[in-house]
Amino acid sequence: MAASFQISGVKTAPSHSFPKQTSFHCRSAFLSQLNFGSFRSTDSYRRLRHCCKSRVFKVSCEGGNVDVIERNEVEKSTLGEAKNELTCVMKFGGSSVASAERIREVADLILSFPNERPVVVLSAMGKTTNKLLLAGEKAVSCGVTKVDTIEELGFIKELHHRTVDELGVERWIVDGHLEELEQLLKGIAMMKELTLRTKDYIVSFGECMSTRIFAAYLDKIGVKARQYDAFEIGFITTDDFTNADILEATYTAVAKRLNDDWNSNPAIPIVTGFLGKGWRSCAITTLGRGGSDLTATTIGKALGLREIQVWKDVDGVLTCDPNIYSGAQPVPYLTFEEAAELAYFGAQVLHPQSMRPAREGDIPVRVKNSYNPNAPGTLITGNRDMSKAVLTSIVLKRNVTMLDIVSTRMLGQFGFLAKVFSIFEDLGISVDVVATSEVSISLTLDPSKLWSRELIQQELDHVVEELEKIAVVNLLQHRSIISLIGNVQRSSLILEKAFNVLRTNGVNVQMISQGASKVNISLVVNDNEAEECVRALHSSFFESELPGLDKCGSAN
Ligand SMILES: Nc1ncnc2c1ncn2[C@@H]1O[C@H](COP(=O)(O)OP(=O)(O)O)[C@@H](O)[C@H]1O
Ligand SMILES: N[C@@H](CC(=O)OP(=O)(O)O)C(=O)O
Repeated sequence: MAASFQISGVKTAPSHSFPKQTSFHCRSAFLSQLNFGSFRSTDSYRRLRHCCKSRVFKVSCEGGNVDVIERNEVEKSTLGEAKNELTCVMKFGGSSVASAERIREVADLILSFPNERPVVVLSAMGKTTNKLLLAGEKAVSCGVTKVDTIEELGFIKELHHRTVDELGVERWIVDGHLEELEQLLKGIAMMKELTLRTKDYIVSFGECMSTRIFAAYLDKIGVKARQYDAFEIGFITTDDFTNADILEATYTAVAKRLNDDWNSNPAIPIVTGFLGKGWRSCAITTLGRGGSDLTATTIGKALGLREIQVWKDVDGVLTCDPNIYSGAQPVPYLTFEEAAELAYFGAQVLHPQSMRPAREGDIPVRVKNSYNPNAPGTLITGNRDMSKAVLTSIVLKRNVTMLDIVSTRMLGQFGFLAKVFSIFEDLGISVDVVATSEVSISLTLDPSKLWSRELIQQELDHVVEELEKIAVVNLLQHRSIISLIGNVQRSSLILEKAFNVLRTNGVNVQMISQGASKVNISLVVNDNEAEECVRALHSSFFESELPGLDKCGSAN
């Protein structure tokens, strides 16, 4: 039964906040929190729209007025109950929780948003994951009696003990894990073997400890928190150790567990990033380096939250890697597609798969700087105004292998292409950039997913051996892919400028691909020329006012 009514005290929002006339349905939880006076930005409007997915209330905005005009058969009492729903994900990477001081600052930062009820996702402290992997590698050859002398083990113990001491929480919070870690390293020393499965088990200690410390600290300062190991609450993955994919069942399982716990006894959930549980093996898996971003977006989609925040040590996604050029500037807006390409083609700032759940759930992702929370950061959404956009960011992927494959004409044209790609499929090797002619294919292979260098060489030898049955193969190593992320609708302008820069710098482009992507043009150059190219391109696209472009790489 629909009934019309108005909420008392509704303030008139400025008309630019809303389209002239629109109406949509809004769920009770959100309605109960409506603060109409605050809808001053398109961002608030987006939030409102996002919360309108489950059809309970109909809200009408006309000429800037916001009226609730229809009410379905929902008990008033549910408004109060739902008020406490979780609102967003806040993910903090290793750089944000590297020390006791940082952990305190992150806790303060979370509490500085009193209207948020976040799910917090944490990575391991600082460089703990790298240290754990090194410790594992050393254990293989050091002998059981020498395990306690492994430098990285000492470092990890010292870091975690110092952190709990400085935060004033009990040492037992981490002692069990530190003891188990040492036992595990002894086991590796005994077996003289470090499998991918064991690597995942070793690195899991990092996130398991950082989340326990953080939850204990929140409890200590009087904020109710509950620690979760992702592999215990429904993060189900493939059994591809070190690079597992999240399976669909995860979404409902994680939503149920977090919502049930929250509804029965609210406490801020503190979840381990990066980790999952293999669906067949039931062993701990990891989602690939930097995988906590993916944990965060998976939770965001599972719970249908308003926003996913990933807090880093930079002011958002930048125009290029700041380690290559320190003058890189923050990019204010990106689409999911741009962010995914950027991550896939090597920008370390986001995990390559992390945009998928956010895009599927249409949940905005905000990249922020935990060292500089006032900086606006980068907002990643489904769409943005591309009318002025030309170039958004320049990304470099180093140490890429390129293959030139020329048909020996044993197969027809179709048979040739099909055969070449079936070889890659059979060997499970992913191809990045491709350019083809009738009888030849140039392509690049991405070795970064493999953790062991020896394996890469072995696999390459195997690929070449198979391809040589049907083609002449030229293997070119030490190449880099420079990806120009932006508005490919303006490819002529981008290419004209890019080739101008490259010619001036005497660089020969060995392959170019615009491909199906609407946002990426890839150029392959030699590794040793690549960084200089990125700096020169950055200067040309983002720092000089050339005809057709303003300073930010936008068309004028
Ligand atoms: N285009 C880029 N924009 C921002 N940061 C980038 C970019 N390319 C590389 N980076 C690097 O990514 C780092 C942030 O990612 P990451 O180390 O995974 O953060 P965290 O561990 O905090 O999650 C930055 O410190 C920066 O050095
Ligand atoms: N600790 C893991 C997972 C992760 O996401 O880390 P970070 O958020 O610091 O990139 C890694 O180092 O890969």
